This record gives sequence, C-alpha cells and structure tokens, in this order.
Amino acid sequence: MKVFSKEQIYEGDRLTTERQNISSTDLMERAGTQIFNWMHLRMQGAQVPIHVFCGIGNNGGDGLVLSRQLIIHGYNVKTYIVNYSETRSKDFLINYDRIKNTTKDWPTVLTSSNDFPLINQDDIIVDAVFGIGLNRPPADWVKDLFLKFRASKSFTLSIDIPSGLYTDKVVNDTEAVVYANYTLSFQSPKLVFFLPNTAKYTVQWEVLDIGIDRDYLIQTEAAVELISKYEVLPFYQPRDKFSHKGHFGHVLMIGGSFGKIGAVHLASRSALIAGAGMVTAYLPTCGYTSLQSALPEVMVVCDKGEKQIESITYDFDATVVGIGVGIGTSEETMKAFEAFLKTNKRPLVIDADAINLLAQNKALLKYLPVQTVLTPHPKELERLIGEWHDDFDKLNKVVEFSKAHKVIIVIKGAHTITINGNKKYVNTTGNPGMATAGSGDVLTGIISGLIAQGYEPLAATLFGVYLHGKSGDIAVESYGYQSLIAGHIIDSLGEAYIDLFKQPEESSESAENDENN
Ligand SMILES: NC(=O)C1=CN([C@@H]2O[C@H](COP(=O)(O)OP(=O)(O)OC[C@H]3O[C@@H](n4cnc5c(N)ncnc54)[C@H](O)[C@@H]3O)[C@@H](O)[C@H]2O)[C@@H](O)CC1
Ligand SMILES: Nc1ncnc2c1ncn2[C@@H]1O[C@H](COP(=O)(O)OP(=O)(O)O)[C@@H](O)[C@H]1O
Ligand SMILES: [K+]
Repeated sequence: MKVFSKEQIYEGDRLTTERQNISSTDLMERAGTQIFNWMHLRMQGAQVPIHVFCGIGNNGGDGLVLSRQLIIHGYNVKTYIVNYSETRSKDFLINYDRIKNTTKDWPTVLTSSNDFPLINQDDIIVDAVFGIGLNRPPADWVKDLFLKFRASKSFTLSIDIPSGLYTDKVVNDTEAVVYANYTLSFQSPKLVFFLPNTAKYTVQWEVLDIGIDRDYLIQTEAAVELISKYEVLPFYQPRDKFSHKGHFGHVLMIGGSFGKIGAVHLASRSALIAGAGMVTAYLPTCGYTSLQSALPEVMVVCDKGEKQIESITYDFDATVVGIGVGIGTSEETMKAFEAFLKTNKRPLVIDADAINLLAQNKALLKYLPVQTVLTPHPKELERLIGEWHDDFDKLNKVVEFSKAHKVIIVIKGAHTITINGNKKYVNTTGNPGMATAGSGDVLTGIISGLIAQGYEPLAATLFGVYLHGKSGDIAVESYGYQSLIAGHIIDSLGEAYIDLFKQPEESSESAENDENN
C-alpha cells in the first residue's frame, strides 16, 4: 500500500473532485459519512455520550459531517468547535450551516480552557481538531484540551491523523498531541504511524476508502510503501517440478568467534529453511564440531584461526555471501574482512559486527557490490551513519547513505524500514516477542537464502523482512511474547510461506493495524 505525502493527498483530493465532477463539499460528505458508517456498524445506536471536537479547517469539517449524521441517526452527540483561529475553511462553514439546520442543539464554541466540557471515562471522544494541515504547534489552551482528552481515559477516535501530529516531522512537545485509541485515516496511512518517535500516538489505525480517483492512486509514485502480504506475493517464485538443489543457489555464511558460534548456526539454518539449495558455514575452527553436530544439512569450512576469523579463503563458488554474525571486531578479523571485500564479486548481506567493522573503516564501503544489503539494529546504524536528532533526520541520513554507496539498508525495529535510494519500505509484520537474542541473525539467513534462490537483492530483502516478521507472528501464538526465541522464528518459516496462499481475511482496499498484534 502506498503511503502518500501530504502534498500528494491534497492533489488526489483536488483531482478527484475534477475528474468525478463533484465539489470538495461532496468529498467531505463522503469522508464524514465513511466515519459515521464505521461507528454506526460498531455502535448500533448505543446511547453512549459521543463528544465530537471539530477544528475550523477541513478536518473539523469532516467532524461536523459525522456529528450531523450521528444526530440524524439518534445518537447521543455533543459537538464542539475548537476555535483556534478565525480563518475557517469554506467546507467547514458549509457544514457548520448544515448542522445548525439539522438540530437546535448547536455546536458549543470553545475558545479557552474555561469552556471545556465534562468528559466521563465511558464517553467517546472524536478528535477532528487538526488534520494533515497542522503547520505550527497548537495554542496552549488547545494543548490543554488534548491533555484533558488523555486524563479522561475515554476511548478516543481520531479522524485522519491524531491532532497535533505532523505528516513530515516529529513533534517537540509530546503533550501537544492527541493519544488516539484508533485513527481512521483517509486515502493512505501516514508515515508517522510507523516511526518509533510518533507511532505511540495511535494504538490502531485503519484506512477508509473515500473514492479517490483510481488512476491517480495507481499512477502516483509514492516515496513510502507499506509492505504486507499483497505486496510480497508477486515476488514469490514457485518451484519447477524438475528443479534440483543446484537451482536454488549456495549460501556462504561467514561469521562466528569463540562463544558466538550460535549466531552462525542460526543464520545458516535460516538460509536453508528459507529455501537455499546449499549452505556452507565459514567459521573459526572452534566452531566446527558444534555446527556439524547440530546442523547435518549444512557444510562447514574452517578458518585457520582457532577462536576468530583471520583469513577468509574457500575454494567453491558461492551464489551469495552473508557475513558478520558473531564475527567480532578484532584486528585480525578486520584484516581478513578487508582482504575478503577487495576480492569478493558475489552479492553480500552484511550484518552485526561486519557493520561495525565497516563503521570503523569507512574506506571499505567502496568495495561493496551494488545492492549490498546491510541489516543494522539501531546501535549499529548509529555507528555507521552517526547520531540523528529524530526519526525523520535518521531516514534522511540513511537515504543519503544508501544513495552514496548504492546499498540497501534495513533499519531494524518494530516497523523495520528498508531504504533503497529515495524509496522507503515499511514492514507490517513482527511483534515484541522478537526482541530476543539472535532474531537478527535469523533475518540475515533468510535474506541470504532468498538471494541464493534468485531473488533480486531488494525483493529478497522486502520478502525476507516480511517472512521473518510473519514467522515471529506465527511463533508468538504458541510461545507468547516472553518465551519466543530466535529458533522458534526459524521453525515457523515454513508456515509463513504457506500463509502467503491462505485466503485473505480482509479486502486489500482497507488495511487494519494493531500495534499489539
Ligand atoms: N482526500 C482527503 O484526504 C480528504 C481530506 N479531508 C480532510 O481535510 C483535512 C485537511 O484539512 P485542512 O487542510 O483544512 O487542514 P486542517 O483541518 O488540518 O487544519 C486547519 C487549518 O488550521 C491552520 N492551522 C494549522 N496549524 C495551526 C495551528 N497550530 N494553530 C492554528 N491554526 C493552524 C491551517 O492553516 C489549516 O488551514 C484532512 O486531514 C482530512 O481530515 C476531507 O475533508 C476530504 C478528503
Ligand atoms: N518490538 C519488536 N517488534 C517487531 N520486531 C522486532 C521487535 N524487536 C525486535 N524485532 C526484530 O527482531 C530483530 C532483532 O535484530 P537484532 O537486534 O539484530 O538481534 P540480534 O543481534 O540479537 O540477532 C530485527 O529484525 C527486529 O526488526
Ligand atoms: K484529527
């Protein structure tokens, strides 16, 4: 699913009115009515007090349409105008008139904290104060209103975006934002729903289809894409009946040091279970027996070093090389890594300490093949690109790094974001149970295993990140968040593949996301 920028959303809006020959007021009617339908379906006329807080722009206009529909259908509604400015939008004013013509119970105009109504915990708050048009911090009394929402502990439904959030930057004052239980977003989810600094402002979100021009949606290139099953399915490569292991490539997994052989074990096993035809683990000698005993399907080549890798030499042709898990950052290993990079011609997946080695010696970056995949966790990323002020600064820095070195960067986290040049891909699978030792090693193995089978590095990365998270989601059903370990993610990989072809449970037109699932 495309994640459009604010400018693209406004343009989609404008083009829709033009191509469908409708007014912007009609489009607002659709938007507000969609919100009403969503609530009506769930509430079925229940007389829970609903407080609808409307700003004076088009987000407020949506709120007024919703209020009017709720009133017409007999709901227990109170409508407020949060009058933070006298510059009211045209469609707000039209809907202000319409609601006044519908009911004698006119909206209450709020201009300061003294006007705030009583809100009980069991009431519902609808937040239509600011939409994507926010361009400066809200006034202090509006912030106080947001604090009152929070203090009430009422269920809060935000329209389009939690008020106070920007679409393209973080907020400095974390209290000047609505904390939504649910956000109903028009046309496309907003990038801020997925970033560590801002995702906390909505527990769940859903996109409502308001009939934006289809051609515009299809033809417009978005800088950000949300990756779910529908996006990865086209990558899937079915197997030919007469295929043999030679068709699915040979992964060379280089890593390990004394006490960290397990990382290579996890990555090699993942590569095999992701479907690689063959996997060879390249280790210091101390790892030989344990790896051969634990993984009979994996071949082993030993380095001359007993406890660490000291010179990387092997005499077969690997399809792809995964390097870095458990490898350490000793001087000898740095030398071996440098010599390896200078001669290697194969696609690379670089993780963990190999990223730290690159960060220590940035001159080596020029030896990385185009489309090398780097999979840093936040600390490794910081060593590589330096500190960042906030999530947007981080994304910009990674985009620049990706373009400068022609590499794919996987920013691991709750919503892993893959960056390839200007393009950002936000993953939707995974859960906090995966915050456990070795789960990153598993990802390295999966991506390497996919590249071995012939997936292009970018497809392998997006598909691999998706499958890794999906395996975690499947595994957590059996083990729970606390007891999930990296090995369980590998064990669920087969089910994650099978799940790709299960019947969809929801239409591709609407996406639903629950941060806790
Ligand atoms: N296709 C779509 O996405 C549609 C969007 N609509 C709604 O329109 C919204 C955008 O509407 P607007 O552009 O009117 O913007 P908002 O309703 O978000 O903001 C209202 C106005 O307040 C001003 N403003 C911004 N920050 C302020 C601050 N801190 N203090 C005082 N004033 C401030 C802005 O200049 C803006 O004109 C969307 O979020 C959505 O809810 C719908 O009505 C129809 C379809
Ligand atoms: N809260 C979370 N939600 C979803 N995925 C997570 C979460 N925490 C960690 N992960 C995933 O688990 C993996 C952890 O990788 P990493 O930190 O490198 O682990 P390790 O170094 O122990 O192998 C990443 O793919 C990350 O996206
Ligand atoms: K809002």
